[in-house]
Amino acid sequence: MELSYQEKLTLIKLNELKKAKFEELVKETGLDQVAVMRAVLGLQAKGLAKLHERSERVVKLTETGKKYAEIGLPEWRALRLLREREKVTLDDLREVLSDDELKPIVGLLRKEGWASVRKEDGKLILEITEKGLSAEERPIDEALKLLAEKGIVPVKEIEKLVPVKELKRRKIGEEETITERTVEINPEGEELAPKVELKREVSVLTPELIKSGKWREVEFRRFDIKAPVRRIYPGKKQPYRAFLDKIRRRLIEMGFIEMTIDSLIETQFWNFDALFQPQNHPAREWTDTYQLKHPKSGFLPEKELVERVKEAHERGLAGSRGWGYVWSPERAMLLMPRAHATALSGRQLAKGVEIPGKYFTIQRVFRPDVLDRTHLIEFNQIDGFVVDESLNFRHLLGILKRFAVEIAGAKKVKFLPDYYPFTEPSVQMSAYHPELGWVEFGGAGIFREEMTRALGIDAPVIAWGIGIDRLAMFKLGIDDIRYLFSYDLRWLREAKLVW
Ligand SMILES: N[C@@H](Cc1ccccc1)C(=O)O
Repeated sequence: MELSYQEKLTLIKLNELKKAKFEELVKETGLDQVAVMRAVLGLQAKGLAKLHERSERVVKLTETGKKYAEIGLPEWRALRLLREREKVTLDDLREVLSDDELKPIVGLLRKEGWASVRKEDGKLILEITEKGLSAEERPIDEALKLLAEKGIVPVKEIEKLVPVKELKRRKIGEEETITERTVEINPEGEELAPKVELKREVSVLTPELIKSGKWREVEFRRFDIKAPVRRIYPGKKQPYRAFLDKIRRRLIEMGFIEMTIDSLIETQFWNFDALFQPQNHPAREWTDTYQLKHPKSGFLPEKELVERVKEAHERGLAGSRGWGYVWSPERAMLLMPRAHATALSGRQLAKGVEIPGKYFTIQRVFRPDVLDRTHLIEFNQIDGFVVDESLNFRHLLGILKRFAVEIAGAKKVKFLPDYYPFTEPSVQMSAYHPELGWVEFGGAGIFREEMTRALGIDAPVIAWGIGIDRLAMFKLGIDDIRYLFSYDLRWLREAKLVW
């Protein structure tokens, strides 16, 4: 018969005791309660011991009861004062009683016959009686003493003195069910106990055990992987964070280089101007972006770059006529919370890129909107670009399709013509999701030469921006986008990222 270490130990102790209260067995084995219970149940299943359970109704003191046990019941406190003064008013009793004890006191003293009550000048006067003078311990006093002494007393025993109902009515005691467990050894157990060999049990095989050869002497603990255990909630990544990290990994595995930046604040220069978005473009007004109040302005990059961007806007580059206005550096210096991740693509192109090269970034971006279950004013975008001498529009569509399939698990992809100031041609992409239907996924295009040339790049750059929050909602099984940032502990614990 296969016995665990705990079962062996429990059996040996039980053989010494033959029959024991469960708590006693816990003390004797030195194991914790859960372990002993498991061992006892194990021994019982193997026919070596028997567990008896008996529930019993018991009474214990309430907080009020504990107080009375210490300072005496209200009627006794009142009687003591009466014995001293013979005659008291209700007001006098305030010396020894609290407000809520005062109310029922007349009734209590009368019921015991300890005092007589009369009215004098509109005041209640209590006077001690013969019975009050000779009053002795009553059953209820005995019950209170017993409870104070023992902590818990079976209902049966208390009822020999007073009805439990009475204790409950006076808020002295309360009733409870306790289960008493006794464990008894079976003849089969008695026979086996002297034969069991209690070896040291280990649950981890260490290098020391192997080197010293001690592994030969110990017993390895068997784990019952099906045993029910309490649920634990170890620290883990916030679900939305886990989702974003997963996408980051995917892209890195696909050979993309990550673009990062510390600040969420951007100059309009990088958010708009460097992307050839004209300064009078409607998306630059307050309705579509936030602006920083303090400080209002930041710094422009090196002069040469600024000059080239200004040139592109005013007169055009690469055969373009530009926007044909006077470009304002002050306007470009204004600070704002980044409104799209494409700002980082611009920065990277200006810094210089490997050709061929593939880049991506995951950024928190901000746009004014009315909050509801599908709209947040801050959300996340993945932007990226591929730069290579031989790239064309078909490559862009191919890459986007692969993204939609790999990242979103889309079955079908749809492209529609679109417009962005910084791409030409531009497309809008939708992915078909079995459960969500057609989901707008993001925008893409080939960066305009007015932009790439001004930033110093001579090769075609295909670029895209993807909103990933709706996808996150789907992967996390939520239908309210605000949950992505929820404090709801239950959700944080249980949310599952289905990939
Ligand atoms: N930045 C655009 C998306 C985009 C990125 C790159 C190229 C084209 C479009 C947006 O926020 O919607």
